[in-house]
Amino acid sequence: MTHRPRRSALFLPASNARAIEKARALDADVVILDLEDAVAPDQKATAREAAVAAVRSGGFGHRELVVRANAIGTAEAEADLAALAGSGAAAVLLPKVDDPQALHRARAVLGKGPALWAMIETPRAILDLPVIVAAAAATGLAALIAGTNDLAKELRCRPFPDRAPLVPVLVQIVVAARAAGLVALDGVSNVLDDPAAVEAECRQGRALGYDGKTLIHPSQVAPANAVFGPDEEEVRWARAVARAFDGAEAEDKGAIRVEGKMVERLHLEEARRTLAIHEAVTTRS
Ligand SMILES: CC(C)(COP(=O)(O)OP(=O)(O)OC[C@H]1O[C@@H](n2cnc3c(N)ncnc32)[C@H](O)[C@@H]1OP(=O)(O)O)[C@@H](O)C(=O)NCCC(=O)NCCSC(=O)C[C@H](O)C(=O)O
Ligand SMILES: [Mg+2]
Repeated sequence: MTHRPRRSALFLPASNARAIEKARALDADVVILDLEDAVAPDQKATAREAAVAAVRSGGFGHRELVVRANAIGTAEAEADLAALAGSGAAAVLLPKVDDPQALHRARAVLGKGPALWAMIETPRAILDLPVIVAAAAATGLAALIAGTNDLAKELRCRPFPDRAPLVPVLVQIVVAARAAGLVALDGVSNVLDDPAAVEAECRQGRALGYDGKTLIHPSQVAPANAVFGPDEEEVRWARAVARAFDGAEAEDKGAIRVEGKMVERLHLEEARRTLAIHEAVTTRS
């Protein structure tokens, strides 16, 4: 299994040429060109053309390039998907996925093309998470993203700084992603000028089990990369665990002692994931 870093996934409107240019040099692991909510209704066709042109012209280096289409059932969806099918995007992000039919429809238009990522951002999607992720293998669904703005609106949550009202659904999204072996990305923070608040939200997302966070501004990339890590201590510990299991005395053991703690082979699996992500991040920069 490959472990690609997805600590930071930066959204930008595909209609914003300046932002696209900037994204080619930012330290985000994933760049998401948006055709949905960040694009004004009369700019949809222009944004679609700009997204396809940006994907084709490349220059994003190690960054995984994803395009968010308009939702299945909207006037723009089929044209978006048809344009993205052969574009070379790594994935198409489908917003407001309510049921597996949306994934099947998207796959039918995309053909063998890009992977599918899904935004989980409606109450119905939360209720139907098991059937949505059950369609992952058949539709090439590879990641779930929590759409926290839409969820807060639909659930009529109040905007608590600690996102307490959203935590139960954030947990359900991680559980569904993990059950199906999918990547899980946390929703955006709308806070633009308070890095400490963004960092706190990243810490919360990481504690809940998310692989990374979706972002809306370049200033949010560094906190997300730092929090979703791994940091020096995590790398040191992962190496210690891997070394301990490499030792001859661990060969016939499921559990061993490392630095005063019990460590099992499940921890070795986690250590290998940490080291793989660390290596991917350090070898490219
Ligand atoms: C939120 C913004 C509209 C703020 O714009 P602005 O005030 O113009 O930003 P700055 O002046 O601070 O910008 C400084 C420079 O950085 C560039 N920039 C800004 N944002 C981005 C970005 N996202 N990617 C790349 N570059 C960016 C500016 O061009 C400036 O560059 P320079 O000219 O060199 O100084 C704006 O940040 C923005 O549009 N953000 C993205 C919004 C978006 O994509 N929203 C959709 C996804 S979020 C969502 O839909 C949530 C989900 O569905 C849910 O339900 O939760
Ligand atoms: Mg949304």
